[in-house]
Amino acid sequence: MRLRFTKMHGLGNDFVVLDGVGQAVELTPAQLRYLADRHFGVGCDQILLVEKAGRPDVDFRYRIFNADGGEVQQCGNGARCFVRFVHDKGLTSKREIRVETASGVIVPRLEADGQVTVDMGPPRFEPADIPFVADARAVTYVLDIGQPVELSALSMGNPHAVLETCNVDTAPVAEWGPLIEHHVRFPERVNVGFMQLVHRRAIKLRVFERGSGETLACGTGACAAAVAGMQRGLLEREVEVQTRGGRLTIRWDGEGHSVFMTGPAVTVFQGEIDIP
Ligand SMILES: N[C@@H](CCC[C@H](N)C(=O)O)C(=O)O
Repeated sequence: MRLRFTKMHGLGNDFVVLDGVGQAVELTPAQLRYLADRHFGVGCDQILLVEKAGRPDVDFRYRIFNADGGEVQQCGNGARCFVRFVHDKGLTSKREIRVETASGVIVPRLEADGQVTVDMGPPRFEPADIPFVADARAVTYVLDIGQPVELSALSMGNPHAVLETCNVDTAPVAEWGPLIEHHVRFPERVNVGFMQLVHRRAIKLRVFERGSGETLACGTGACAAAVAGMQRGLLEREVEVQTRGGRLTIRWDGEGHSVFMTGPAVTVFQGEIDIP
């Protein structure tokens, strides 16, 4: 099967984006892993598949697959690239787009300066909604990974654990990331964020992503870390999140409100690939 693709990134979190409107795309997990492979395929953290809307109240549907071939519910940097992609391909001229994802409708908007703001919907904290095994909802939990670690647990449509660290550069991302990702108390696994407080309006963040490993940036991870910091009383309502790939602005007005994420989306190149 030969497929046209576009390589994109949001702050270095990179994507192979497939137009499922203009071409038929049906890929097995092994074929998705091949596409994502940095040596044998194109190489990316996630694959995004843009499809026609499946219902009348949305403009498109988009699906997200991690580098390990697993389909997931949400992707913040991907949502910004999705908007850039449908505009560049002439699939829509709307600046504000309603898009169906596996975890509900999100509403990204292309700004005049080329940045994209995404209404990511409200965060969810009930353990069953994350999902996370706990007796009751709490601001932080203690998880045993051979030693006790304190973390926030929440859903941005996908599951996130957020730990506070005094220095992201020396945080044990590669060691603790997989232990927490696969911990029995996260039955669908989890994305693991390591957040360093810079001041009340800025944090530094590294994220070990479920199904992809550490990425240069994670949009939903940035939303989750900002919300966790606000819930802990450490942050104001709007914060700058400094990732290894660049900066995002996150705004959240509190429980029941949507999280808004603003940042760039970049097209790198386009091509065709034969998939065995
Ligand atoms: N990079 C993404 C998140 C992609 C999905 C995640 N790895 C998961 O498994 O939930 C982002 O920018 O949010």
